[in-house]
Amino acid sequence: MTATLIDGKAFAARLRQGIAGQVDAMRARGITPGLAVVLVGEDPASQVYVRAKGKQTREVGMTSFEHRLPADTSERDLLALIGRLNDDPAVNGILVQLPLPEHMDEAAIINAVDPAKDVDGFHILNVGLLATGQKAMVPCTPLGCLMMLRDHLGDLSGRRAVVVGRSNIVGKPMAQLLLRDSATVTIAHSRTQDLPSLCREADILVAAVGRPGFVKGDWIKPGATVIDVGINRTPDGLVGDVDFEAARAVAGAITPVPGGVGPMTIACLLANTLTATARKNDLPDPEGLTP
Ligand SMILES: NC(=O)C1=CN([C@@H]2O[C@H](COP(=O)(O)OP(=O)(O)OC[C@H]3O[C@@H](n4cnc5c(N)ncnc54)[C@H](OP(=O)(O)O)[C@@H]3O)[C@@H](O)[C@H]2O)C=CC1
Ligand SMILES: Nc1nc(=O)c2c([nH]1)NC[C@@H]1CN(c3ccc(C(=O)N[C@@H](CCC(=O)O)C(=O)O)cc3)C=[N+]21
Ligand SMILES: [Mg+2]
Repeated sequence: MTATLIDGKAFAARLRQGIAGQVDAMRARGITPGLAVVLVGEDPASQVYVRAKGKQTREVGMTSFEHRLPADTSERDLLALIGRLNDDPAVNGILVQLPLPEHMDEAAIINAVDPAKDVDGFHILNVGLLATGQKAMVPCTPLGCLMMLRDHLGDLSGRRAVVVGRSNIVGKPMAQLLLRDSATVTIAHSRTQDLPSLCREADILVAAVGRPGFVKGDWIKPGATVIDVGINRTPDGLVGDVDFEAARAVAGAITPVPGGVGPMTIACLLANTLTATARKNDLPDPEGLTP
């Protein structure tokens, strides 16, 4: 038996279609959602993402604002731009592309974004709201993973989940979302002992490590659902954090790289922009786009 492929690319396309319909309905009432993306520096991978985000923002009928700043921009100038975007009524969502250049205080920048416009869900207020089960802006990558898991598995309650990676942008919020859905969650990291045995207990295995093919086929419980968040550029092309060919022979279902989590991340960014716009205008949260 080989694993079912969870087609994130197709899932994301359906999600965007639903979002486009809701944007049309908002525009009929005179509201056009706007997303501002800020890119500091010339990192080639970041430029690819920012271009894809701008294109898809326009395709669903939202306004895209793009700000490209040189790598040597001062923190003060970046904070001033964020201040202007916070005050701009045409901007409903703000994303500052990470990583930022070395000389910037990443936390200070993230926490300068108006939490109501923080479509990345990285602001400490949103982190705290998520952790305490209150209405938050939820980080896009974990939100996309959750949508695929629910779609494939239905109810997640009582399932054993292992999240490999504890970053603020993927691992930790992923664990929070799984916990909210009543999974039994373990977070693993570089100091975890006997990671292969731990992974073998997982009904749901999420890999967010940043090392090509790190999770081996024999770490996977037969029939498990495997979500591969990793994006690694290698001489053989773009690969995930899971040894895909070995894993698909054991797993019940798996997300491919490319075409899995990545496209869902961008679709969820648009979903969060729609949610932020709805909340700003005292409209109910859009159906199916919040956890
Ligand atoms: N598809 C998408 O939309 C997105 C993909 N990504 C990709 O996901 C991956 C992870 O991203 P991100 O969370 O930002 O990465 P970070 O580098 O911030 O975090 C990596 C995590 O992996 C852990 N780790 C590293 N080595 C090991 C090891 N040998 N054993 C166990 N754990 C280990 C680290 O542990 P420790 O904390 O102990 O150092 C850390 O918690 C990357 O490939 C990134 O490109 C990221 C965001 C979005
Ligand atoms: N503030 C901020 N928010 C982010 O959400 C954010 C960020 N900074 N910095 C970088 C990471 C990474 N990330 C990806 C988004 C889409 C794909 C994606 O669409 N990937 C395609 C392949 C595209 C390619 O060729 O690279 C796929 O997996 O099929 C990948 C990675 C968002 N991130
Ligand atoms: Mg990181």
